[in-house]
Amino acid sequence: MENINLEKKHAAKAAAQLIKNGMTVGLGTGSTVNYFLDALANRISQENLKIIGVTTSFKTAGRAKSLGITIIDIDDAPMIDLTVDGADEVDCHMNGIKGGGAAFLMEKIVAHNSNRVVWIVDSQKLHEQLGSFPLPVEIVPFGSGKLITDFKKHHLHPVLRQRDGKTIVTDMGHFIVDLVLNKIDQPYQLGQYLDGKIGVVEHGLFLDIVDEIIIGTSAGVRQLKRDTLQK
Ligand SMILES: O=C(CO)[C@H](O)[C@H](O)COP(=O)(O)O
Repeated sequence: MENINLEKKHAAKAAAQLIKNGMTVGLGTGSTVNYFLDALANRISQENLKIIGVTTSFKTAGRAKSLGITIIDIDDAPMIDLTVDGADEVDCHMNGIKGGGAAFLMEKIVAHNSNRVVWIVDSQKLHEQLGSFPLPVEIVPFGSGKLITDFKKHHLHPVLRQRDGKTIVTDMGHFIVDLVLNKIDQPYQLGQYLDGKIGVVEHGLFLDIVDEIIIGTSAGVRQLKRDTLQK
């Protein structure tokens, strides 16, 4: 665990170095992003940077504000220069699964409105194929039982996300079901299927979205970049 946290810190620090004075920065959610927020806040105060943040969850907004990072609403940001976020699983095509922290709806909206998206991950997040991390799907509470039954019929193995016996409600007021698939052979097809389901608000497949992935190692970082990706 200590090693993983060190890897997360290395990736987060490297991402903080990408931030330039005057940028509007999308701030993801999760433990790796928390290290990034710390590193960013340090740079802002030490170098007197003018940075504006657009957040992807109430948790991140609270933490960013407590660190003195200026936050604005996404609709008040003419553009987001760069978004830094974590991920739960990443494959060799630079596709990923997000949503372990239940913030993927806002994260996807912020990513889609960003000029550049960078993920910061520890080395355990890299897998040959997506699916070992259960795929989160954000759904509307009304009729959620019907949708879950439908997912079961389609062998998608849905599990309604709960904590201490209570159904988790996202920042946007929805439920989450995690699809326990073990491996996803056709992520684009699955993404399209979920996009078309009534009652599904968003899913955690992030396909062709990230531009750069910074992977923390015990010694430093290594990077994957979309423009050098083998097709
Ligand atoms: O998608 C996410 C939240 O919705 C997070 O980015 C993902 O869960 C990674 O979290 P962590 O950095 O704590 O491993």
